[in-house]
Amino acid sequence: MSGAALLEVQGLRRSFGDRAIIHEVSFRVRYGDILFVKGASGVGKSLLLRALAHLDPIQGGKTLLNGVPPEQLGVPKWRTQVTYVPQARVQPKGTPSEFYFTAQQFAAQRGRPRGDLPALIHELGLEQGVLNQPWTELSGGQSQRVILAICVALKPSVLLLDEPTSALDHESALRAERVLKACGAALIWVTHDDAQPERVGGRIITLPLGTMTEIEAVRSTGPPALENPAHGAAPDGPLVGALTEVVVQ
Ligand SMILES: Nc1ncnc2c1ncn2[C@@H]1O[C@H](COP(=O)(O)OP(=O)(O)OP(=O)(O)O)[C@@H](O)[C@H]1O
Repeated sequence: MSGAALLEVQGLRRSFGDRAIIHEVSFRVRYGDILFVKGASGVGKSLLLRALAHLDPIQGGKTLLNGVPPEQLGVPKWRTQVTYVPQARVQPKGTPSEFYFTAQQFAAQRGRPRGDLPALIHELGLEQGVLNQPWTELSGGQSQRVILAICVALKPSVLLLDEPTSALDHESALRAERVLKACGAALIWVTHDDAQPERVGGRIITLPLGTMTEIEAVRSTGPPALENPAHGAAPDGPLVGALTEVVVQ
């Protein structure tokens, strides 16, 4: 793979006590890249994404964003650029509009560019009203698409997608794939749907060994993998864990 790395992962290890889950995983992604993560249930796909967002401690290896480690950038800014979109249904307090407003108040999020949230909601096949309904009143599929729209609107450089279409019908999944492919962020995307990488294009890393497969036939036709000025090569503001932590709680 040529081009400057946006996110570089070197020899990442994740374990619980003496039980190693992720062994020495290494890869690089550039702006606009799509990397699918596959593997059997329980192999460590969610743990890998959480480790990349530095939501959990890692037991070895390095992660670099534009060549800068999280301890130098600061974890809140790291998470503003490398945002985890959780697999589980999220139910923060209040409504999605309130949640989006709160997320933008985090210090690491202030002054950053935003996407068009209402347009994203529409593209995902939702009514605008969902933004003002309590999370507790949304269906699993509505909730999954709203959180996806919010995370895309916050414009991270890398989206860590933990089965982002698992609660969606086929048509809604296709809409989500189109939105994600067009959003400009690099995507690291856990899926159990073998047809998804074929539709979307990109590369596949299969755990536990970390074997990489290039999908040539339907390679992503999105924008070239160049630095995206909208995201900023040297993030001045932000990305925060605050968002991800609110989501994950
Ligand atoms: N806090 C924890 N303590 C101990 N073991 C854990 C913890 N969290 C996860 N694990 C174990 O780590 C392994 C990987 O979990 P992970 O959730 O990453 O799997 P996964 O590949 O995403 O699975 P699925 O496809 O079912 O979502 C599992 O065996 C799980 O039991």
